[in-house]
Amino acid sequence: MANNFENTCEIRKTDQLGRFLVAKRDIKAGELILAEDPIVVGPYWDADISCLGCLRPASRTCKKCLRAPLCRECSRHDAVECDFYEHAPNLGKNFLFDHFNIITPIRCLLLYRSDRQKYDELLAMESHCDSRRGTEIWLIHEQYVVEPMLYEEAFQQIDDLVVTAELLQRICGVLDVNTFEIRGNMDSQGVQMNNLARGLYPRTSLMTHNCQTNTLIAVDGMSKLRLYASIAIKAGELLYYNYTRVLFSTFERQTHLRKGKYFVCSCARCSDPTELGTHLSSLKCTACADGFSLDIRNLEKVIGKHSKTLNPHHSLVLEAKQSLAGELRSMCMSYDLQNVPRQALKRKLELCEEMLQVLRVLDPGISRLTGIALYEYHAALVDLSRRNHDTGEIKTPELLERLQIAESALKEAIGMLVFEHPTTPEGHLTKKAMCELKELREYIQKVQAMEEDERTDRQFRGKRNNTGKGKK
Ligand SMILES: C[S@@+](CC[C@H](N)C(=O)[O-])C[C@H]1O[C@@H](n2cnc3c(N)ncnc32)[C@H](O)[C@@H]1O
Repeated sequence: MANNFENTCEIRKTDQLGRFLVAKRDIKAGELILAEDPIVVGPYWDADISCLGCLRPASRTCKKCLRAPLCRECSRHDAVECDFYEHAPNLGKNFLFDHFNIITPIRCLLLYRSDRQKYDELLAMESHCDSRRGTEIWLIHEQYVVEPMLYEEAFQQIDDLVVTAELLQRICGVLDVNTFEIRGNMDSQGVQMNNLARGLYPRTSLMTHNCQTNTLIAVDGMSKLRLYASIAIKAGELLYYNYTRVLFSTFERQTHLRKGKYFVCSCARCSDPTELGTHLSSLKCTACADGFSLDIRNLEKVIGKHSKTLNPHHSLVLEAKQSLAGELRSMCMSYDLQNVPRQALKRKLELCEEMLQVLRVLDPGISRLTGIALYEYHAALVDLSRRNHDTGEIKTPELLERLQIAESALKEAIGMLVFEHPTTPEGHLTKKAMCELKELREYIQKVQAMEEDERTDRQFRGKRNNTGKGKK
């Protein structure tokens, strides 16, 4: 199930962290640490009703079990699941449509029937039931999973397993604490074909959280997860994965981890008010261009009133800038290149530069976000430089220099995105980037030839002028 695992890492345990993964030997950046299939895949909490075969929007019901939602293309879903619903006593035909949130918990329970080892692995995963008991999330699961299920005869027992409220809450806890996002496949036009799903990967989920990760996770369209080292990892070092978002502020990360994963992070980034010098949570200092730390808890209140006082790299400002970069990108794509407003290209370039400055510190090594930012940076630099050259604002040697910078950014982007599976959005981007690298190299050759011609021309004119002067 989990290949490469025994060769690269081992499981350890402490009271503070529970179980965690440690590198067994030195691992190089970009090396595959493990590949793993999920033991359960299912829709996210509160997902739209989707096909149990492929998770695309559902439009009909399975002809065999007469209960499972399916899409037009799928004629079946998992055989154990189908058989279970087919023989579920007194279960209403619309039950799964009305209570779609129970789909993934039931898939977990059905492991008891289909694969006892996987079921035991699932129950060994952290659920934090004691911390969750009686909280808002517990009550929500009580209302939308436990009560509807236990009211129905069909779910009260699976073979000799008596299903209790405590067991269902435990499964909901395991799902909340341990699942990884699985993005759908893309079609040939790059459009996402199915809804987001979540999957349980027992080995990978053992990784400890750190706000600066040393691994990269790539999940392909068949839900297989591959874990790579994003930087060199020494034997004995912990394997880390960032459970939150890189560009969240300390306040947002800490809140997410405390409320959703039930621990307080004390990593180097969280312990440093400047967030490793990036000032992602800082107000703007009135005395210097840097920033100063503040009571992060009060930050949200301050933001509304003082948005002009936030550090330019503050996470909220960066988030807005990231959205702006996305908007500019769509705008640039909707125009013919020669008509794209120059201001848009300049702004996009600036935003990418800022984003890269922060990402290099907070997500060092091989990083999906850095790869995408590098790609966008190269695209803006090529387009803007071409325009500047066409209008005579820059000369050919400067164009050449900028194109060479863009080429190395694009090469670096490909080096980071090459880990992404071809069916994912980043996989599509990698393919596009590879074609564009070829085109860019051809363009650079043309510009080199143009520069050569211009130089010869200048020399020729210089000689002619000199000769002319001599004659005079
Ligand atoms: C996905 S599980 C990781 C595996 C888990 N340690 C186990 O024994 O099954 C996530 C849980 O591990 C613990 N954990 C992970 N990273 C941690 C960290 N940096 N500090 C403290 N606890 C951490 C927390 O209890 C968290 O909810």
